[in-house]
This record gives sequence, structure tokens and C-alpha cells, in this order.
Amino acid sequence: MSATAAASSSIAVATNSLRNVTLSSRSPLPSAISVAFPSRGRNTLQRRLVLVSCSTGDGSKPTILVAEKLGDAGIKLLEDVANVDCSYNMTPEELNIKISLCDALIVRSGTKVGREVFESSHGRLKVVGRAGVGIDNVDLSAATEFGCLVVNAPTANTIAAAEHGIALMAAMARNVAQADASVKAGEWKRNKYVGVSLVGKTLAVLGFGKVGTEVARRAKGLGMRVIAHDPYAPADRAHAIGVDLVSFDEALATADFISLHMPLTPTTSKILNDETFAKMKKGVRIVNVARGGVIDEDALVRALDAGIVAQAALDVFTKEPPAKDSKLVQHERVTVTPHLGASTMEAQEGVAIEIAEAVVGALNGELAATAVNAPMVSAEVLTELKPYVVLAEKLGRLAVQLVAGGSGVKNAKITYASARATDDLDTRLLRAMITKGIIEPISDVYVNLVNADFTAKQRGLRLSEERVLLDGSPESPLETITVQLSNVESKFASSLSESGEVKVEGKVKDGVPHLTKVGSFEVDVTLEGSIILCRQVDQPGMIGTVGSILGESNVNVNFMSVGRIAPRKQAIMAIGVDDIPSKETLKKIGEIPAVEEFVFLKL
Ligand SMILES: NC(=O)c1ccc[n+]([C@@H]2O[C@H](COP(=O)([O-])OP(=O)(O)OC[C@H]3O[C@@H](n4cnc5c(N)ncnc54)[C@H](O)[C@@H]3O)[C@@H](O)[C@H]2O)c1
Ligand SMILES: O=C(O)[C@H](O)COP(=O)(O)O
Repeated sequence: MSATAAASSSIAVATNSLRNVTLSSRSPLPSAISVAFPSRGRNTLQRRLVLVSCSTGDGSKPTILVAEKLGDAGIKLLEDVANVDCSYNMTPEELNIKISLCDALIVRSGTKVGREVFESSHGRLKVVGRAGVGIDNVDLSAATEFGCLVVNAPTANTIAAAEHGIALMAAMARNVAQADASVKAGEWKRNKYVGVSLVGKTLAVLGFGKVGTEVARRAKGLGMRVIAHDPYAPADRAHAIGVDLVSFDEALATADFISLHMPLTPTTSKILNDETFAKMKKGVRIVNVARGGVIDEDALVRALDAGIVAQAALDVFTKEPPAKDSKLVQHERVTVTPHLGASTMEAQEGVAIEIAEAVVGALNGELAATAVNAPMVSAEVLTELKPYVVLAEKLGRLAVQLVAGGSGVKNAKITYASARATDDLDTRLLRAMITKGIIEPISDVYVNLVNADFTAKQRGLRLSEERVLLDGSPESPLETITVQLSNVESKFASSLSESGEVKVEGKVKDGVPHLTKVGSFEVDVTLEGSIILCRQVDQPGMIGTVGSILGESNVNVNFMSVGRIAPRKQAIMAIGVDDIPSKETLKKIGEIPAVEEFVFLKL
């Protein structure tokens, strides 16, 4: 019902006081997840999901700190949109000082991005870009806790790493490095450096991901028999290139060469150790271009000395650079390179572009495809859920503002009513937005998709989700979303459901989020601007009276609806306003005799 049409239909009695007026102040922090949403009538404006908004507020460019050498093409992309500070070789202390002035940080594997970096940034750091694959140098739980998105560049250096693995394997088998040093030292020892052939040998690839697969392909081309162990890799992908997936123990027991290609995780840490070396074929040769930490380096020295391992070729070390007197590095049968796997001209340009695009995208508010610490939501799902994302945040925001001060919000129940099967509806994004809506108005915590679950848990807010399966067409992802906060008192008694929870429900109509229910009262008001909810005696003239007070104060009404239990009994009037009414204006509404209670809610 429009404000004008509605204005002619009611009038009222009863009283109220300013006890019920809430001039809630919204957190001044920048919105972490928001949606640029067009006002009605301006539908040509593009809607965009903002995962991480790090606008400086004054419209100035964000600042990106590049802490390690990055290819020129990437730097250029960054410079188009940001102030770029390339400060290589910083000490940890220097990094901690600089970081408080930066919105994004880009590193390679040589910079440790620990908890103290996030703490030192005082909330400004919104994106960490890892220009490469391995993210073991970034404290992901601290990043998540601080709401900082971590993105990596997972594809551009795959071939370079695989080629380096093959280069090391061939060089090791033919003693290239040792023979080279010997010739340069004036020697000519043709018998000492007799090698072994690759053809016909069994190579076990441990970690059959991107690099492992490319190594396997190349090794097949060299005439090797290739087996692989990877608990998470699909067997058909391996079979497609003629590789058998085997158990870890079988790989160890069968291989003449073992090439490591798994990430460093608590499970893979020191996966090659005294016990596992003992299971290997005598004379095995090891290649590691993954991470130094997947091998117990002292155990490898012992295995080399015991003759279990004939040779090793290592690009990566537990501590980089390794100690000058490292027994492993100095071992005669070990070939080493200084973490060069990704270091080709081509890979570095590719990585630089890949990470620059990911970081710029994140700063521009796009959901990053290479996000490491945020749930992946596909582009199609995202497009479909956009209006529901806005609805979800606003329902959370409304619900929490209806809670009387002093009652801690500990339990939120979210109900999604949909004709879609549970598996076809990804609610993580919606849950994160409801969490954001509930937490931000009552704290100075900044909530986004990255840290929503963590923040809720930390604040003791339990969210439960329920699905109501509706009949009908699953064309639209959701019919309604309901948010209920239990064990709280309300500053607007009419918002309590029959079972005593603060309850709000909404739906999306023509792409626009609407509030459709408050407590047990049906309403219908667009969730734009702010809302005044009034409970009044249902009588003619009420809408006109409230409308006039707002009009006199130059407050534009964008939508109004009245929901009632029965004619001439109680009604709830929901008024959407574009402008924030002054305290005096709200006081006048409260003084209308028919108004029993009312509340002003900022969206
Ligand atoms: N030396 C370098 O410069 C260089 C360059 C690129 C990548 N890397 C490293 O190589 C490794 C692989 O990179 P990627 O791009 O192929 O990553 P990826 O994620 O594509 O592949 C890793 C694979 O390891 C598997 N895996 C996980 N745990 C395992 C376990 N316990 N046992 C066996 N397999 C396991 C995963 O299922 C996955 O298939 C990473 O550690 C990365 O940091 C090093
Ligand atoms: O994980 C990776 O991508 C590689 O180890 C490359 O690391 P780098 O960027 O430090 O060379």
C-alpha cells in the first residue's frame, strides 16, 4: 500500500512514550560484505557483492605492500588501482610497522605472515596475496580471525615446478651438479660419475595434484613407470594418464624414485622419516620440490648414510635458507637448489598477473576465485543469491535491534523456506550475512564471509539453521528467511512470536528484499532506508496522522503497510523511511494516543 493510499484508511487511540524509541547507531566500520543495491527506479545500476570492502572512506586509493619481488606485469596492474609500496627484504619488525598503513599485502614464500602481522595492522589489512601456491607461510587462522581474506596464485607456476622436478631428477640420476663442480675444480673423473637411467624405473609421485600430475606426464614421456599416492585424488584422473593410484606403503616399497608434491600440513609434516625410510627399496632416490618440512631432514641424512637412499635432489628446506654447515646440503649425494621451482621468467610473469588480479578483485569487492580461507561460492550461485544476501543481513540487523538492551543475544535460529532440496541450496553466504547483521550493530567487530563463523563462536552466538521444504517450483532459491532470537527481551513486544522469540521474516519480491512478518504480524515493507514499526489500535486515520508528522519533518516515506489481527483490533504499521527522523519527530509519533508502542530501526 502506498503512503498516500494508506493515509486515508485509519485513526487511533492509546499512548506511548519514548521508552520504545531506539536510535540505534550503526558501527562506523566499513562494511565487510555489502551489496551495492540500486534504489527502486534506478535498476540500471549494477549490483555487486562486496566481500571485502576496504575503501578508505575518503575515496583515496588503497595501499598495497609488495614484500617480495613480483613480476612487472603484476606491479603494473596493481599500480592502476592502488598506491604500491615495493619494499623487499624487510625485517619482521619493519613489516609489522608498515602493515598498519596497508590494505593489502603480497608475499612469496620468503615472508612469514604470522599473527603479529594481523595484530599490527589494527584492522586495516583486508587481503593477503600469496604469489604462489603454498600458503604454509601465512597464519590462516589468524587471518580468518581478523577477517582478512587470503588469496593465492595456484596455477601459474605449476609447469615451472614440474619441469624443475624433472630437471632435478635427471640431474641427480646423472650426477650433473657433482660432475660440473668436479670439472670446474680441474678434475676429469668419468668413472666416478656414472649415473643411473630413468627409463624403465618406477617413479612414485606422492601428492597427485597439479604439479604431481604434470611430473607424472613428463616422467611417462621419459619411459618411466609411474605410480602415485594421494588420498584425495580421483583414480580416473590418474588412469587417464596411465598412472596407478596406490597406498602410501606400496608407493614406498615399489619406487626407484620418489617425488614429493603434497602441501605442508600437520598430516604431511615429516611424512618421510626414519620409519618410512625403512620401508623404502634400498637405493631409492628422492626428489623434493614441495616443501622442506615434509621430510625429516635429519632422518634423510641417516637414510643416505645407511645406503637406503642413494641420492636426493632438494629444492626446498625446513628452514630457508638452510644453515651453511647443514649436513644434508653438504652431503655428497645430495643435489640442491635455492627454492627455484617457480623461478622461470614465464611462471613469474604468470604468477604476478594471477595474484595482482586476485588482490585487485578482492579490493574491488569481488569474491575471489582463489580465496584460501573463505567458502567458495560459484558465480551462478552468487548471482542467484544476491538479493537474498541483502535480505539476510537486514533481517539480522532488524532482529538484533528489536532486542532490549542488556539481554545478550546467544541463540539465533534461521529458517529457510524453499522448494529446493537441501543439497541445492548453499546457505553459508546467507548465514554469514545474518551473523554480520546480528553482530555489527551491537559491537565494533567487523564481520565478513571470512570470519563470520569464527566471530559468532567467539562471541558465544549459537546459530542453528533449519530448512522447511515447500511444495512448488524450485525456480527461486528461497521463499522466505526467518530469523528468531531466543531467550531475549524485546523493546517492541509485538515482535515476539507466540513462543517468545524475537522473530522477523522476509522475502525477495521482484529482486527487492521485503520484511513480511514481525512477531505474529504480517507486514510488507521494502528493506531500504530505515523502518518505523508501530503497534496501534486499528482505527481510521492512523496512517494519515503518522504520515503527516513525518511529512512535516521532511522525512520521505518510501513504503508503508499495515498488518492487523482483526479489524478494529490491534495493527502493526511498518513504515519505510528514506531519511532518519529527528528525536522530536519520533517523540511526536510516540505521543499519538492510538500508538501503543513503536520502534525506529536503522537498516
Ligand atoms: N618448489 C617450488 O617452487 C614450488 C612451486 C610450486 C608448488 N610447490 C609446492 O608443491 C606442492 C604441490 O603444489 P600443487 O600446486 O600441485 O598443489 P595441489 O594442491 O594442486 O596438489 C597437492 C596434492 O597433494 C595431495 N595431498 C594432500 N595431502 C596428502 C597426503 N597426506 N598424501 C599424499 N597427497 C596428499 C592433495 O590431495 C593434492 O592433490 C605444494 O606444497 C606447493 O607449495 C613448490
Ligand atoms: O608454493 C609455491 O608456489 C612455490 O614454493 C613458489 O614459491 P616462491 O613464490 O617463493 O618461489
